[in-house]
This record gives sequence, structure tokens and C-alpha cells, in this order.
Amino acid sequence: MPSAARQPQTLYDKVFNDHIVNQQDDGTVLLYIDRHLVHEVTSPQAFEGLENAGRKVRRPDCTLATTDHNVPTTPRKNFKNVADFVKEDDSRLQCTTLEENVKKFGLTYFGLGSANQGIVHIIGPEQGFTLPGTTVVCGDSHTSTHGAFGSLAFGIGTSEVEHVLATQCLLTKKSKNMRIQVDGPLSPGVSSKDIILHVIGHIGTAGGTGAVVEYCGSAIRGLSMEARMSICNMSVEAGARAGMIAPDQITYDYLRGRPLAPTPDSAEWKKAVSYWSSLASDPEAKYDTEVFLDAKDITPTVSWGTSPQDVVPITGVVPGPDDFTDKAKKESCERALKYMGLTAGTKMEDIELDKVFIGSCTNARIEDLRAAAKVVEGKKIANNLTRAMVVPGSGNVKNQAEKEGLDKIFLDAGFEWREAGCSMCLGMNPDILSPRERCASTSNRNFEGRQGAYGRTHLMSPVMAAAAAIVGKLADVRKLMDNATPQKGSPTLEISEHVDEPSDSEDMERIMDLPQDGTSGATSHSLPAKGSPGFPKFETWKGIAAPLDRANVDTDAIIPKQFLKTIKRTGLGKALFNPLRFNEDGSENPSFVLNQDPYRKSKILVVTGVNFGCGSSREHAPWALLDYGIKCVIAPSYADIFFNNTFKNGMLPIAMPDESKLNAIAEKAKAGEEIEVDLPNQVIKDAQGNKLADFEVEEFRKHCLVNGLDDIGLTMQMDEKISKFEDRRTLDAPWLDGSGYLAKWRKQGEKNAPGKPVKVEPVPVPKTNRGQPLIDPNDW
Ligand SMILES: CC(C)[C@H](C(=O)O)[C@@H](O)C(=O)O
Ligand code: SF4
Repeated sequence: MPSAARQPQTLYDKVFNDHIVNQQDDGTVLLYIDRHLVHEVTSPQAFEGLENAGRKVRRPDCTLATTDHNVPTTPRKNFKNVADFVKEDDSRLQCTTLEENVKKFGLTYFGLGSANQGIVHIIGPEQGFTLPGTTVVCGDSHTSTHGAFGSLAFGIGTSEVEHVLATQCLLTKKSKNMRIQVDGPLSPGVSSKDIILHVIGHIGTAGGTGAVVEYCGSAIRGLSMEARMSICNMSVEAGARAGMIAPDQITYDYLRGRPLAPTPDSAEWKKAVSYWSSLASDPEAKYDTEVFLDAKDITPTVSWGTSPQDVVPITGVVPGPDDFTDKAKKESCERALKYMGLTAGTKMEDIELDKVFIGSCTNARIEDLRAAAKVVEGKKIANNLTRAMVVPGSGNVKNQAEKEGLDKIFLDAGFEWREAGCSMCLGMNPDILSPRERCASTSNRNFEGRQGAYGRTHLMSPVMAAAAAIVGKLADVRKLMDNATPQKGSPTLEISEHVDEPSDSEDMERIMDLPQDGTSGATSHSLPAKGSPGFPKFETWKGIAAPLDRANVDTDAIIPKQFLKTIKRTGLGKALFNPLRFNEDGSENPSFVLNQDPYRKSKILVVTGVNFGCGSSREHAPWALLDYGIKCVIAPSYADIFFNNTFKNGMLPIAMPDESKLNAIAEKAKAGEEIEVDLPNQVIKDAQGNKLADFEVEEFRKHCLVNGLDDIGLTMQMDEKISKFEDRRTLDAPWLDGSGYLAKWRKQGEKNAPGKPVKVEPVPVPKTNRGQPLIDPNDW
């Protein structure tokens, strides 16, 4: 895939340009997606939509599914099936629904019986599914992890999951280019997690909004692939659409021999490496924003508050409101201190802990466990801890760690050694914090209630979490080890050959029986695709507007994890803003705006703080707003994924960066007056019809909203262009068509494209790229 442009390009420009299937006049691009990862939380409604519309998965060979968020991390020795194993009803339903869907749609799936199961962002790279120069998506915000390979990887909402399943494409726009350069050697005890926490502390949780960040500089180049993944993983915590690192020899060495990567030293491998090597940003390439950091300024870093930007060096003290000049920041500091149960001025090293969690897609890879084990070896966890747990990111990581005896080191020290899953990172499974428990965690989010209602999270690196476990307080790892070395080189990890996939003929017949989509894909521009209802048209929207004076409202606050365990889009209004709307005992919090009249009947939300909807990609956030009756949000700025998700549900998020206009609207909202949003004319009026402000909206999005259009139907009309793109991709980059476990789809000569007959035959158990046969492919 040669890059088309003549002028100097960044890594992001190159990958983006190489995936354009179509471009509209307003800049809206139909982008081809090479890799789609699927998990149980954000996919049920997408599969349901697909089925309702009679559509199929266009590229099963480019789709990989696993179950991770809901799964208990207890021993699986006696595991028979997920239905018996997952005890909690809603979690079980999401897991079994995924299993039904992968069978129904014929997808490759790593279930709990397979060592290949694990956190979706750990298994993609581990399998070689994630490759340089690809576009990678998943219904999960931490898809940014995969950018460490020089892929363009970003989180999407459930509607977009459905769009990709049906079309293998996404409608999107080009983001800005941002460069973060970190130079110099890392000091002992400092790892890539410290780099990214430091970066987020520096640029803030909205610092990367609207941009794709490229990390570069000698400190980044010196990192292993796993360390690079931790950095890209948290790009989304800085508000960025994606994070990327140019592939290099460290990348190629990591990929060598991975089951789904091209066979090492084959002609395909050589061609791939030559393409991958062409991706680095051109020396003259321009960036919209640049940040330069010196690695020597980075020390072991920990979070003190309830946002990933609330960080200080471990040698520091808890800040107080007086440390901030900005009014909003003073207020959020006060609120964070209260929530965290901390007093300004307290030394970070004096903060006592209850629990320690080493895990998550940020830091549960083999190198993370090796580094933590090195700190722990021969020591015991502190007596004041009620629990310390290590949760490997995948079955393969777990097996490798056991081979190296790391499990023994952790167990001897008093840690629990668990099975793979998201675990206590977000507590959708039994691993949660109790109210007010304080936890040292290697995860990525410290939002209120993130690890359990009223739980208190301190983010840090694996070695720092290990040190904290030994000391029982937040601790400086440098005091515990003489030679805490930064992460270097590539780890060795043996990958299981086990894959769970539908292989019996009955399942295959069910795949064959699925109706062909939309007859020939020839639907009219003004109509949604066959079988798909589209949305009610959005023209004008009038009603009470609730004022909300808060910055960085994250989607965990809009709808917390316990409400994500649904397989429906509806009924979530009662859970909207749950942590803010209700007290601990379930009673209403009278000070929250939606508990006051006339705001109980709000149809619009007017937010005066920046960066609304940051954090997780959960489309449950717009679903909850919509179900409550709020179809329009007005705020100074939004996090990218939330912004997209609202449009996909026929809702209108208005970005109103102009403070005086926003204040005029907020005044009316505070007075309890109705306001009216007129989309065709792009104006906001007061109850009497006087203009309060005009607003911007992208042409294509407006067109879809005003006409109630389902954009999947629109994209399906581009089938010919998509097929042409695929044909070229097969010629230029044959390694991107299904290989290894996924190759059966290609071998069967099908592309599952809409409108084309698909002949699906049962195939023998396939071999991996390395020619080894797979173990029992079906454990359902
Ligand atoms: C469940 C999923 C939507 C969510 C995300 O997008 O990040 C989760 O992984 C998280 O970390 O909060
Ligand atoms: S951030 Fe946590 S919950 Fe989200 S995918 Fe990663 S491990 Fe899972």
C-alpha cells in the first residue's frame, strides 16, 4: 500500500490516507478497518441490529472476539461452560449472548476454556492480530493500546461496532496531528507508566482532544513493545483519539512468530516489513501541536485525585485547592479530596492502603509481572492490606508467568494469583473495592466509583504497586530496589494454539442461512437501509434545559459499570448520572439538578465545564440520556468517542466554545426557562423565540440527523468501492486477509460481502501460520 501524498506526512497521515475508501466534500471519510476486536459488553446491541436488518459480518477473517469484562477471575480448573461458570445473571447473559453471536455470525472466538482468552487489548497484539500500518477498532476506549505498533487504533461505540461488522468501514474525519517527544534516558524505577501519567499530568485529560498523538524521542524508542503499549493505552485518558508509535526493529522482533503475523522471513514477511518501515513520519512532516519532555524530569508518579491528570511524584504531597488558580480546578480539587478522603499537604508516602491490584490492559503483560515480581521476591505484603491481587492479562501471560515461577513469588508474598480478565480495573465482575477502600492500582482510570462504588483508586506502575503492597502505603519503589531497570527488549511468550470457533456443520448452515443484506445494496439516499428503521428526524427540539456546571464529566459518572450489563439499548434513563443523582443509601441527592423541578423533565443538558463525556466508549451514556428524555447536549467541548456516539443515536451534541454565548444559554437554563434548538437553521433560541446563539455542525452529520438516516444503510451503498478497496488491499498487503486461525474464511473463498453469495463449507481444523495444528477448536 504505497502512500499517495507528495508532501511530507506524519505516521498518522500515512496510515489514514492508505485506508480511505471514499471522501465527501465536507471531509467525511469512509475509512477501511483492517482489524476489529469484539467483547461482550459493547457488542450485543450491535449484533442485534445486524440481525434485525438481515445483515451479516462482512469480514469474519478480520474480526476476533473474546470475553473479558464480566468474567470472574477465580480458578477455571473445573470450567465446563460460561453459563455455569459466570454466576451473576446479567454478566452471564452478556457472556452467553456473545457466544451465541459468534456462532451465529461465524466469528473466531477465544472463550474461557482457551489460554488465548484475555483482555481484548492484550490478546490482539499477543496473537499478531494487531499489525503495523493497520486500522484497528474495538467497542472499547483503550483500543488506543494497539497504536504502539504504528497502527491507527481507536475506540468506537456500539453503533459503530455494528457499522464495522456490516461494512468493515467507518465514517470519520481526519483528526489533528499532535507530537509528544520524550528524550533522554529513564531514571531507575521509572517505567513507561510513569511517562504516560506524567504526560497526562502535563497536558491534562483534554490535552489531546481532537488529535492523534504520535509519541517519539529517544526515551520512547528505547522502550519494549509492551512498555509502548502501556503508553498508547492511556492516550485516551489524555483525550486523544489515538496514540501511535512508528514501527521499528523492536516491533518486528515482537511480531516474529506470532500466530496471526506473516510467517517470519517469508516473501510476505519481507514485503510487510518493507511497508512497515515506510510508515515513520517524514522528517519535514508538520504537527498541529508539539510537546517536548525531558525523561530526567520524570519520577515514579502516582495519582492523588479522581482524574488521571491528578498526579504528583511519589515524593510529593497531596495538593490543595490553593495550588490551583482556575476556579473550576479549585472546585474539582476540593471535591476530589473529599471523595478520596485526603487532606492537602499529606505526604503521598504516608497514605495507607487497603488493597493492591496489579492487572488491566495497561499493565498485565508478562514484562509487567516480571518487573513487579522482582520487587516482591522474598518479601511479604504488609499486614494492613486486606487483599493484594495479580491478574494476568491473558491465559498465555498467566501460563508464561507460571513457567517462570512468578506465580510462586507472588503467592509466597501473600498475593492472590488469578485468571485473566479485566478484574478490578472496572469491577463489572466480582472483583471490586468496598466503599472507601483505598487501592494502589496499575489500571488506567481513577474516576469516582471506578473500582467499586465509593472506592478510592491511586494509579501507578507495576513496580510501584508492588512496592506499595510490601510497604502497605503508597511507596517509592526506588527505596526497595537498587536496580529497578526500565523496560527494554521484547519478551518471549508462548502462545496457546487453542481457538474456539463454530466448526460443526449446523453452525455453518446457520451462517449460510442468514439472508443477504439489503437485496443489492441499492437503497435510496433518502431512505435507511432495508430492515433498518433509522431515527426520528431531528429538526427542532424544545424544552427545559438542565444546567450542569462541571468539567471533565466522564462516562463512568454518566452511567456507571453496573448498568452496562444489559443487552438492550433502552431502559437506562433511571441510571443516568447515578453516582451524582443518588446517595449511597439509594435516596435522591437533592442538590443534583435532575432532582429539582423543573429539571426532572429536562430535554436538553447545558454543561458549562469542558470535555464532557470523557473516558470510556460506552454508548450506554447517550442511551441513558436519550432514555431520560435528553436529546441535545450543549457544552464547550466533548470527548471524541462520546461526541460520535450521540450522533449515532439521532441526538445532537452542540459544541459551544464561545463562553459568552454559552453563559447566555446557561442563564436561561438556570432560570428554568425552555430553550429551543433549531438544527436546520443552526440556532439556539429562548422560549420567546429570540436568538441566543448560532452553532456549528458538520454537514454530513446534520444531513443524517435532519433526515433521520441510518448511516450503515448509506455505507452499504458504497459496496462497489469497498470491494475495490479490498481487492487492492489483497494485492498490496495480502497478510491482512485472514491468516492463522482466521484463514478459513479466506480459504473458503468468501469475503462475506453484502450482495455476494457466500459459500461456507465446514473446514478441517486449521493450522496456524507456523504450521502447527490447533487444539480442539470448539469448547462450547
Ligand atoms: C466497557 C467499555 C465500554 C469500557 C471502555 O470503553 O473503556 C471499559 O473497557 C472501561 O475501561 O471503562
Ligand atoms: S480499561 Fe479496564 S475494563 Fe477497560 S478494557 Fe482495559 S482492563 Fe478492561
